[in-house]
Amino acid sequence: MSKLRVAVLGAKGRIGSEAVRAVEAAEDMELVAALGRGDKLETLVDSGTEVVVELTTPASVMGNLDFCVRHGMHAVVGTTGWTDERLAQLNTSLAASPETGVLIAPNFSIGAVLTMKFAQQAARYYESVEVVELHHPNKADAPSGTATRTAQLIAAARAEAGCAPQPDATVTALEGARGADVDGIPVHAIRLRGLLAHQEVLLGGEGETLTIRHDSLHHSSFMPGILLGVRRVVSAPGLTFGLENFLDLG
Ligand SMILES: NC(=O)c1ccc[n+]([C@@H]2O[C@H](COP(=O)([O-])OP(=O)(O)OC[C@H]3O[C@@H](n4cnc5c(N)ncnc54)[C@H](O)[C@@H]3O)[C@@H](O)[C@H]2O)c1
Ligand SMILES: O=C(O)C1=N[C@H](C(=O)O)CCC1
Repeated sequence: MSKLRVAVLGAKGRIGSEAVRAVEAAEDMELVAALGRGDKLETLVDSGTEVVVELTTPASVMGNLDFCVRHGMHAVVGTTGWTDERLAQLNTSLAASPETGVLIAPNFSIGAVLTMKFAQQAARYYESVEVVELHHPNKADAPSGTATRTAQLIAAARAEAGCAPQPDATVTALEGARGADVDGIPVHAIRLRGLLAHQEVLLGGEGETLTIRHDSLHHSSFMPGILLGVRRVVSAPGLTFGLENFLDLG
């Protein structure tokens, strides 16, 4: 069987450099390009790239994906910064290239995907829910893409179940003290040397609390998800948001 021809964008970055090694080690893939900032995207065409793994920055991702989709290359995207406007723009590009698949995964680690699912399931049973994400201090964006997605899923589950607004008697607060508001769910971002990527979902009800916590201790935690995404995106035209769509989670 022929190997999938894979390129990595952001190949010198923290996760990109790990992805380069993972693709090189995968028996069913060939790393045909590893591009950093300033490298020419035409290299992707010249190298016959089939799937691009996009791990750059929110400022670069839209231009890179526009190029990939226009050239019929599938993409697996870990870069953060997704808004409804950006997703709409990407869907417009994809409509003009209907056989091309793009997977955007706020988090590639199985534990983070499960955390989101468990939080979604638990959300309706508790009066209070808050999300705390904790990352290395070199991270450019806050809150994390994972925390934003987690809060959105929690808010949607609570809305569907008809939950009342959360109790919160705060009258005066220093700006930021109650975190960012993502669809009504408070999200708190910690930046601390020594950490990589961590998240807690805190749920509280009468006389009890539930804490769902996940820790990514090394970038290797994201690699099985990236490789799965590469294998699956080639037969998933259009936009897929979330790795859970490629997992049989029940
Ligand atoms: N989805 C996930 O599971 C997951 C996991 C880790 C990180 N991330 C996200 O991935 C992104 C990268 O994270 P990081 O920690 O590796 O950051 P980083 O700053 O270490 O790496 C980003 C790299 O992209 C390069 N780059 C910027 N613009 C480029 C362009 N136009 N073309 C090619 N390369 C370009 C930069 O020079 C840098 O080397 C962030 O958005 C981060 O939140 C996602
Ligand atoms: O290290 C990062 O940056 C990470 N970014 C993603 C996010 O914002 O959720 C995934 C976790 C690591």
